[in-house]
Amino acid sequence: MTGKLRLGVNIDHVATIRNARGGGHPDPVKAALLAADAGADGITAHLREDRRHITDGDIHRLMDGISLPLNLEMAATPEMLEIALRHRPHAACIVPERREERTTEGGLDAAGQFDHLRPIVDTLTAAGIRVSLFIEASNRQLDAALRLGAPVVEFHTGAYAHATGEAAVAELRRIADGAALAAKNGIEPHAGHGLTYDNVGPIAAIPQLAELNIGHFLIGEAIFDGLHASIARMRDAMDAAR
Ligand SMILES: CC(=O)[C@@H](O)[C@H](O)COP(=O)(O)O
Ligand SMILES: NCC(=O)COP(=O)(O)O
Repeated sequence: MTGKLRLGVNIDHVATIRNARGGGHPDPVKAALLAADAGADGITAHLREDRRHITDGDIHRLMDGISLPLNLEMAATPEMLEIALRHRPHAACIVPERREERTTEGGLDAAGQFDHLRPIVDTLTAAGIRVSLFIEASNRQLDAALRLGAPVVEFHTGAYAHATGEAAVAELRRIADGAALAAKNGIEPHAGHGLTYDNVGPIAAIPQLAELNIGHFLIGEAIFDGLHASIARMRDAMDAAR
């Protein structure tokens, strides 16, 4: 795969801060508009079943108010499918979800949930929504993504982000091998979760990757440097690795 590595900015944690007080500030839509100005190529938002950060109203306002493509992260449930079909975002990334989890702890078991996922992927695709599956970079999950007809996979980089030394090298290799296999089979590989200025370089250097989705770290750094600066610095770190 060639071309620029796209940066999708995940704005969930702007909503986390807003929801801590229950009002309207800070507004994730304002963050999305600023992200576009700072060099983002897309906006990612995860409408969790428990609505702990992004809300239904946010999705509505994002669809109305931003010009960048929206990547809606969603669990594979009838409720989320109905919401995706109502709003028709550019892309829908199907993610695993557990209410008790602090964050998305691992990839979707696309192989194990094949029969459950198939009609959801088919319905989203028929509606013109680009389907992505948030999976671990493994042959088994990629094979399932291929059989499901998903045009995109996003590799969960959380294990890489938390690993050090040899373990980080092994995780990086796993993602690089997965990206090569995906591209060879006509699937566009993306990656994200837990990426920072310090660990993004080796991931951004994987030539087949077309997009990185990054959120928590950028919103955290915005406290110190501002959101425009944190996004622009991440953009630079990604470009420097290519
Ligand atoms: C699926 C995923 O990785 C993102 O949605 C991101 O991590 C959002 O934050 P939480 O997982 O903390 O809700
Ligand atoms: N899909 C990953 C994502 O959108 C951002 O994850 P994180 O940077 O918030 O960990």
